[in-house]
Amino acid sequence: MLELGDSQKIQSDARKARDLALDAGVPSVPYVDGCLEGDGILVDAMLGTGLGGDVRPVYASAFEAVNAAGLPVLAVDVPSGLCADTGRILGSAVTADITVTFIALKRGLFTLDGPDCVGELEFADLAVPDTAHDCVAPDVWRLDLDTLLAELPPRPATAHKGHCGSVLVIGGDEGMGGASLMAAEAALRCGAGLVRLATREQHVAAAIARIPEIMAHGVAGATDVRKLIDASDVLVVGPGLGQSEWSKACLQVALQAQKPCVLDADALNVLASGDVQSADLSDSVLTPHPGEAARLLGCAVGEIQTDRFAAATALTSKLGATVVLKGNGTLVASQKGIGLCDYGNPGMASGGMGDVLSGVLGALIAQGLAADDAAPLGVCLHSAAADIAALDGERGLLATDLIPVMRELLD
Ligand SMILES: NC(=O)C1=CN([C@@H]2O[C@H](COP(=O)(O)OP(=O)(O)OC[C@H]3O[C@@H](n4cnc5c(N)ncnc54)[C@H](OP(=O)(O)O)[C@@H]3O)[C@@H](O)[C@H]2O)[C@@H](O)CC1
Ligand SMILES: Nc1ncnc2c1ncn2[C@@H]1O[C@H](COP(=O)(O)OP(=O)(O)O)[C@@H](O)[C@H]1O
Repeated sequence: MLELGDSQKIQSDARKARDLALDAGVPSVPYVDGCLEGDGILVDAMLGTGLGGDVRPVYASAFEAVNAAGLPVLAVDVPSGLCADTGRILGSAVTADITVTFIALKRGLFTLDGPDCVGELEFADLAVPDTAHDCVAPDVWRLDLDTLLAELPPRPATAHKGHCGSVLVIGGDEGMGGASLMAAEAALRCGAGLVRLATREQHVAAAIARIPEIMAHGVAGATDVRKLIDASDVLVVGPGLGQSEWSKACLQVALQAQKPCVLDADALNVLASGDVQSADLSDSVLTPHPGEAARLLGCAVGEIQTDRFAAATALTSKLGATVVLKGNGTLVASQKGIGLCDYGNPGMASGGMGDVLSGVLGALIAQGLAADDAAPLGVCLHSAAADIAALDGERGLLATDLIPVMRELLD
């Protein structure tokens, strides 16, 4: 046992554990620089859930030594330096190969920096009886794809396209026609009965050439879009929408329609700018990445990432919508609480991934799911598909690679 810091200051359970180790004959020596040379495994039991504020330099240098030792590292409960509540590294943290967490899963293990520090996660209940959990309600739910998929009703044999809902994707300003097309393709492949696309005229021919099942319309402004909105059940607004006068006119008419919306990308940026009048969004899903979330809350990206759970809650309260705060450990916040998706991988860090997600969500709402049910299912479906598609490699994963996998998972 290598002791770091002042052993006289160790209290409560940590003191008991130390005393047990000493009573069992475990030799104890002070931690000094260079003492980690040798074989074996390192067990990181330095700091835990009580950590508040950035770690002190003496700890930070020990963490760096642990990470540089080239030995397998097992962290107990939480890797030292990781905030168990937010998933943020508090200045410096241990990068474990395995983390054994005790009694309950901590939400910070699953989002932001958490997965990089945790390595393989094991759970040990320490034989705490279930009744002990009855008086502590979880504040975040870990989302499970199979459970969520079971909530999607099977199609009756008599189904026709009118039963499966119609989606209108609005987006694709100059230079970004691909974004709206990917959203439309994902909506169709995830089961929407009909998909229309309202985009710039110059993208129409390419859209029809790629997917003739999509009804692609070139729209000059609000009047053209309104006709398409009237014929649709769900609106997906934002992929490649841009922030031009055309973009603002399209978004404004969509918001006025009071239909369930999925608002993504530039729809969120325009909404944040205050250049359009907002509407009742209680049946809608907003899908900001941290940059868009920062614009919506009028703060810096760093503030969003400092506490993603608080940011997701603030967004859903401010906007009155179901909110998907994207990124590693995506959060889904609604009046039902916060769901956490721990599927997904860094291969998803490529342009178009969010555009595809918006189409998936549109399709699920079109098929009858409420916004706050569609969002957790859509997020898990999208990220689980990315994990399967990444079995061929994370680098070079394309957003459209997810589409056939999602179709298989849905059926
Ligand atoms: N084929 C096409 O047509 C495509 C078209 N597309 C369309 O392009 C339009 C612009 O959308 P966009 O998301 O690229 O720009 P934007 O909102 O300025 O975001 C960047 C800012 O956000 C931040 N940030 C982002 N992610 C973060 C994270 N995980 N974690 C933390 N921060 C994160 C990032 O911060 P940074 O880290 O760089 O400081 C930066 O500030 C949009 O309409 C979209 O549909 C694209 O979809 C691509 C394919
Ligand atoms: N490192 C990562 N781990 C897990 N999911 C990720 C990671 N990077 C990106 N994603 C996911 O990929 C998608 C990216 O969306 P977004 O940033 O809006 O992309 P785009 O604007 O290019 O369509 C989101 O669903 C996000 O959660």
